[in-house]
Amino acid sequence: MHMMVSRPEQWVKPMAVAGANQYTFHLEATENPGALIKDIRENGMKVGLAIKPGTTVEYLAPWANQIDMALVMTVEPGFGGQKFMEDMMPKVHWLRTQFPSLDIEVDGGVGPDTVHKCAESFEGSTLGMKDFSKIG
Ligand SMILES: O=C(CO)[C@H](O)[C@H](O)COP(=O)(O)O
Repeated sequence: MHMMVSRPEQWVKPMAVAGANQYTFHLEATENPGALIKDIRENGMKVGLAIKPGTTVEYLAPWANQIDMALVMTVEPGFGGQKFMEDMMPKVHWLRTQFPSLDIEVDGGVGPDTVHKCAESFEGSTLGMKDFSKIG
């Protein structure tokens, strides 16, 4: 489940009871990601962590070894049909390089015209820490 909601803490148990096997929340929506990750695990689900376009991977990185999947939003949360934000791909590159075994997803604007840009970014990357400041 991708929970694009405020106060994601309140839906952990209901989603587990409903049969969800993975709970993805937005880093921006909680003040205590560590406690939420723990709660999701204790409720028997995998953990996904999403970031909005305006959030750098710098904020996600400290949690990367505690989660099963990182989700890079390629549109602003709100509604479907928005334009794919190709400038989010460096985030995917960097995550793939730094955390090779981490599942990575993107969400928004993906279709026949943009999926190849995603595929390129998900491949192994030579982007290094020296390029970190370019990732927005
Ligand atoms: O809720 C969303 C964004 O708020 C959707 O997950 C996203 O926009 C997917 O829709 P589309 O494929 O049309 O971009």
